[in-house]
Amino acid sequence: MTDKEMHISIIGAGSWGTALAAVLGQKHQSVILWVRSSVLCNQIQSTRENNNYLPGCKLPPTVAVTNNFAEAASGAELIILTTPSHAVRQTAAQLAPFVASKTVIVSAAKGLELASVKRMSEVIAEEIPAAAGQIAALSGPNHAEEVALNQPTATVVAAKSRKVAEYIQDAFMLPSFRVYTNPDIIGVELAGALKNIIALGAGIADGLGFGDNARSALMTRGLAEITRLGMAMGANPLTFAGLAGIGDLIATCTSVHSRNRRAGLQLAAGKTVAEIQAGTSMVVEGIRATMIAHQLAAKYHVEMPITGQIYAVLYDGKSPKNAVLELMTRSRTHEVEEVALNNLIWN
Ligand SMILES: NC(=O)c1ccc[n+]([C@@H]2O[C@H](COP(=O)([O-])OP(=O)(O)OC[C@H]3O[C@@H](n4cnc5c(N)ncnc54)[C@H](O)[C@@H]3O)[C@@H](O)[C@H]2O)c1
Ligand SMILES: O=P(O)(O)OC[C@H](O)CO
Repeated sequence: MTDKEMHISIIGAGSWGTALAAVLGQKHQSVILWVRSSVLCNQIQSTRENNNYLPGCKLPPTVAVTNNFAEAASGAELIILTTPSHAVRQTAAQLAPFVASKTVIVSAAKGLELASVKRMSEVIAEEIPAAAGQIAALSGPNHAEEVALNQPTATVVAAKSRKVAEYIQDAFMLPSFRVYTNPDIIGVELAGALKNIIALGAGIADGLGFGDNARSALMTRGLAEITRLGMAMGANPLTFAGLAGIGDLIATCTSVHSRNRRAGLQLAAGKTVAEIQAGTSMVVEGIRATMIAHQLAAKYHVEMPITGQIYAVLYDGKSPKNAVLELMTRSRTHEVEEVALNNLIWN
């Protein structure tokens, strides 16, 4: 089957699903976008634009739009799940009866499941057993707003099977969208989910009026602690030095597009989690990710001081200023973790 004949289904029409539909519709002749709300579905069908989540992005004629799971998934060789992480299990379960056994599934959500603390590929494998060996994760510094404008973007697709990863790489590659492969699906999924916590912190730092020094320190030490958790959970630390790790951390912690960073700005201004969530229909994945990472840090005995302070701001009413003070006045420590010291020896 050639690229042009591939049937691609995108499940979820938030900003990310809509941007991916617009991009993949430039390369493929048969792309279908599933929209949860029938009202939004009708609106996109008539205007060819998703005014709720990605206004200004016209969908090419190769993209069909539906509200029906059977129509979306039947005959699809490649299914991309783009709902927020909290909706992936339920959506995958509804989709499962229509997924053929050879279908490849890409998880594009950046989050973990709160109830089970599982990664999205694990959740999908449980709900769609027919696809268990053919599930991949897509992650990287990929703001939908820029992808939709065909601005140069790089990303990573991770799967245990090289064949599956390269199949997806070929399906997505475009002059404006460059895809790398990585066998470390644990690392890619964890990096994508955990960087959102640090982006909340970057927003808090910016909102408190701190400068480049503070943001850089937060990002660097944030990367150290999410890498530490990733390693404890079986990830390759080099993945955290790649696009899904530091790449996405830079994009999310510095961008005007980031909802997580924006939520951090609001926290610094004194808003509560409930007020932030009530003020947007968009997903702020870092809010749940912080709770999950807090649990994982305890489970794996991993020190995560930044995550701990952001948890306290989000869920215990701690003031962002006190959180910063506590981070800055922690007992002294080394920069390089013992586990990574290898042959470095003190004089
Ligand atoms: N927006 C980006 O730039 C971007 C880039 C890469 C990855 N992601 C990831 O993609 C995922 C989706 O984010 P987004 O930005 O497209 O979302 P969004 O904030 O633009 O829109 C929210 C979407 O979630 C849907 N939704 C909410 N509750 C739902 C439920 N219970 N069942 C099904 N759908 C539900 C809404 O209908 C809407 O389509 C997130 O995990 C996000 O981290 C986003
Ligand atoms: O808007 P955010 O903070 O959810 O970030 C979106 C993407 O993860 C950026 O790669």
